Amino acid sequence: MNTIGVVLAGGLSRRYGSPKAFASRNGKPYYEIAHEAVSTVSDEVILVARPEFLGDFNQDMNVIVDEKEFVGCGPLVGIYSVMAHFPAERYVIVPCDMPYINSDVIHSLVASYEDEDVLAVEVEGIYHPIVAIYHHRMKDSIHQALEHGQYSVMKWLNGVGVRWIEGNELTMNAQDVFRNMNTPGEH
Ligand SMILES: Nc1nc2c(ncn2[C@@H]2O[C@H](COP(=O)(O)OP(=O)(O)OP(=O)(O)O)[C@@H](O)[C@H]2O)c(=O)[nH]1
Repeated sequence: MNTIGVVLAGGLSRRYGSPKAFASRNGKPYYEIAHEAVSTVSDEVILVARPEFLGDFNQDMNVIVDEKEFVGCGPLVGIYSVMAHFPAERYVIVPCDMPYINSDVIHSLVASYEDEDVLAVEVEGIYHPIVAIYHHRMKDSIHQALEHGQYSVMKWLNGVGVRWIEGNELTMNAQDVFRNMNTPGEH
């Protein structure tokens, strides 16, 4: 099955105060941690970033920007932008602000995928709609949502076949592994 890894890094990081993709844990930038987590299950990994930071990423990586008409309108745009330019059967999505994410847990997620429209992670009632696998058949539905100014991933997911998988089934440390950083104080 043809699989593309997607690292979402096109947010504004307003709460964090500086671009989260370039924050680091043990000397490694968050975006590299995310890239590593998805790379072993993917034929190719694409980062979707803001235009002003394109030159700041590892130049060996494949970095694109959001579709022009929807730049910065949220994670759904990043996912759509990759689907539009890189055809594959499924897309393994991770955000760039989860510094404890790792390839073991992403392997378990991929092993649990059963051709759903979307398979996404939930940890004890906290939903992570962008730690997920999206099938390519969702492309047109996402595009329609964006055209209607419907940018909320959770709202869009209400209308499609999503299966939520409990993070504790994927790892013993789900609370840590799926923790995302919104402010610098959360480390
Ligand atoms: N490609 C793309 N990624 C996005 C966009 N908005 C958010 N993301 C990514 O989605 C993930 C979650 O983003 P949030 O933390 O909700 O938003 P943020 O803009 O980064 O941060 P705030 O400004 O504090 O809300 C991060 O990996 C972001 O980089 C967008 O418009 N385009």
